[in-house]
Amino acid sequence: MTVKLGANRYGKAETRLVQVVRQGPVHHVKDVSVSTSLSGDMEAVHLTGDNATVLPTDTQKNTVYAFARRHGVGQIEAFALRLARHFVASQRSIHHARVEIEEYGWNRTGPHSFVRDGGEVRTCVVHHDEDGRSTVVSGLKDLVVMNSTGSEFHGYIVDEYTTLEPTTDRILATAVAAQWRHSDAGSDYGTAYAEVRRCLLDAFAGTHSLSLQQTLYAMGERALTACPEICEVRLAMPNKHHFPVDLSPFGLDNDNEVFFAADRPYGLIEGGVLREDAPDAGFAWE
Ligand SMILES: O=c1[nH]c(=O)c2[nH]c(=O)[nH]c2[nH]1
Repeated sequence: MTVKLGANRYGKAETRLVQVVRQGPVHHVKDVSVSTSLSGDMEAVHLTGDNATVLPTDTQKNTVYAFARRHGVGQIEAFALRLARHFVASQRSIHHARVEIEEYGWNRTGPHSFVRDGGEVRTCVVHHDEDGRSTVVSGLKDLVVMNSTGSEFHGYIVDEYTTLEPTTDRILATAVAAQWRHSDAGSDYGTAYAEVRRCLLDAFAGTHSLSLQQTLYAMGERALTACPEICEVRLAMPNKHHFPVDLSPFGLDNDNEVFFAADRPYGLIEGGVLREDAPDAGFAWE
């Protein structure tokens, strides 16, 4: 039997970095989790254990901390690009770097005091290769939203296993995970983030929904319409089902007032919206 090495990459996952930037008595915090992943000339290490081309994952972690000190973190996309470009430029054996960052927000409650910002997490995934190509995908996850009305679901296939009752008034709740691809690496990432987030929330609230799929498309479309610098949006949204409780055993009616919030199973609605002329994604989504 002959076998060969397949696709591979390696790196340090989830390096947790908190940076306190002091402006006199006023402090600013950046709280991130950085995952680096490198690939290149890695035949020997896998086949014979020769580590000569391997930049240790421990070094990758140290680079994250050193770069935070040297350059600051700033916008996570820019920090990720700086790291990815460094790994590829500094090591001949490294041909491609992928850097993923999650950022946890803190809201100020005093000059040096903060409270964690809801559950929402800002994300990015960047790639950089030895040919100088860079891609940037920004995102957010765990943005939990609910409409207490304005959502219907009916007209679906009914077969011998269907028990779901059609509804013209239900709760629509989800935890939005959204990612958007920038046409070029070099956008104003912070402004785009705020704008896309606002579009997602506005479209979720403002769409009279006949399905979560329809709402998903409206959210992606709104973001693309408002943000010229992005060319593709991908969304994953669990349908957090809320079932009206049958209170008739207790002699009570229930006109869409008391619900059982189920946590599983949940519908999972995923989809992308992209410009007709979106440039080729290349490795952006890998
Ligand atoms: O918005 C919805 N889309 C579905 O595809 C679906 N399927 C289901 O059971 N409920 C729902 N709701």
